[in-house]
This record gives sequence, structure tokens and C-alpha cells, in this order.
Amino acid sequence: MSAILTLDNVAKSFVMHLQDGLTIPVVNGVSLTVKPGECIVLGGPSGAGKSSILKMIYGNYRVDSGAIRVVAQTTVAQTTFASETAGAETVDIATAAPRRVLALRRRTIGYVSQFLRVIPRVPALAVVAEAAIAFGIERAEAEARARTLLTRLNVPERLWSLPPATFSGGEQQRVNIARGFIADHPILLLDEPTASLDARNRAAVVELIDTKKADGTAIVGIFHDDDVRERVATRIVDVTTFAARAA
Ligand SMILES: Nc1ncnc2c1ncn2[C@@H]1O[C@H](COP(=O)(O)OP(=O)(O)OP(=O)(O)O)[C@@H](O)[C@H]1O
Repeated sequence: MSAILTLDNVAKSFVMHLQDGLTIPVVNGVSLTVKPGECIVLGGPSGAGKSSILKMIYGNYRVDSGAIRVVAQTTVAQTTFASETAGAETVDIATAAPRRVLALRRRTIGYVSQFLRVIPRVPALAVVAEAAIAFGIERAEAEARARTLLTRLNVPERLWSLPPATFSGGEQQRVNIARGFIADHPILLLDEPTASLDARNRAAVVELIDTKKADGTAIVGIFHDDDVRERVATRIVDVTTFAARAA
């Protein structure tokens, strides 16, 4: 499956109900298109609205106005679930029903958050493999991919059978990245995936991003590390150009 993501004139403000409905405008007029193989990096200072844009694309934050369109192209060979049909399908995340958004997250949009949130007592290898199984990949293939990814991300094999709760911050983040990269979502959202990593592991993540781009994944990411940003971006979008403060 391949997909094109288009944000069209998206605006977002937060209403603080505990402060007499005080409205905090964040972004306005966000328009951008992400095509297969592109990696659009959202830039701009802290508080500019980068994470809010990612969360709107993932359907976590409601959009005040505008559209977030996903056009997904599926071939017959790529359908996994009986309910799916081949062909092009357009969904506007800004207006889609919650059930539709959940279906998009399962098959179309992957998200790597800054921190790992997992069920306690599940071993790291299973945490990673489960993300592929949920996508529709067979268990044996999912476990093989999980081993390959954990190896590429330098997670020592002795940790694979242990739950990640006691892992170091960087180890947890690498399990998190493996989990986000294991499936074949045609759109991938990356919220500072390299934040707590050393140079060697940042390089490993850059390689994984290169592989996804080569496979035709459309990526939107936030990276505070300038080296990583320059290395992976096909285009850097300065979010301050969408500042809504003056609106
Ligand atoms: N759930 C929320 N409720 C209220 N205000 C919020 C919420 N989420 C974000 N904001 C506000 O929106 C603005 C943009 O936040 P956002 O996290 O999108 O910025 P950012 O550019 O990702 O910053 P950083 O680089 O520090 O992560 C900030 O002023 C923040 O306080």
C-alpha cells in the first residue's frame, strides 16, 4: 500500500475550560503534502506547534478547521482483512469517525512517540513483534522482523526476553522505535525518535528511515538533532510560518 498525506489549511487552538474558556491559538493555515518516499521534517522553536500537528494527523487532537486527507492506494494482493477492498480510498482525518481513525492507525499510519508505553511483564521481543501481528503479519515473520530490528538497533540479545520496564531510557526508546518501524504502514509519524540516543544509535535510526523512504513510506518527523534532521529530511517545514498568535 502507498499513501499521500495532505494537510489543507489546518488550524488548531486549545480552549482552557478551567480558565474561563481562555483560547490559546497554536497553528493556522497549515498546508503541506507528503508523498511516498518523502520525509518532511517539522522545524521551529519549542512551543511552535510541531507535536500538535503530528497529533492532529494521528487523530489524537481534534482539528478546528481545514482537512487532513489520506489517499491510500491498495492492490488486491495487499489486502489482508476480509473487510478491505483494493483501490484508492480517501479519508479526511479531521472529520472521520473514531472507528475509521482506528482502522487507519492499524493499517495506514504508524506513530513513534518519544516514550515507550507498554503492558507490564511482556518481553521486549514480544512487544515489538505484536506491533507487526496487529498490522496483519504472521507471527513467525513478525518475530523474525523483531529480531532483525532489535539487532540493527543494538539492543543486546540478553534483554529480548525481559520486559522493557527496567531498561535504560535509550534501550526503551530503541524498543519503541523497533515497534514503530516493524510494520509496513505507508505513513509514518516520528516524534523525536532519536532524542535519548547516542551517536551510534542515532545513525542506526537514520539508516532505518532511509530504508523506509526507499520502500515508499511517506514520513513526517520532528528531530531536535540538527545532524539527523539534515540527513533524513527531503524538506524542512518551519512551523512558525503557521503561527496563529496574531490571528
Ligand atoms: N493538550 C494541550 N492543552 C493545552 N495546550 C496545549 C496542549 N498541547 C499543546 N499545547 C500548547 O500548544 C503549544 C504548542 O505545543 P507543541 O507541543 O505542539 O509544541 P512543539 O513545537 O512540539 O514544542 P517542543 O519542541 O517543545 O516539543 C504550546 O504552547 C503548548 O503549551
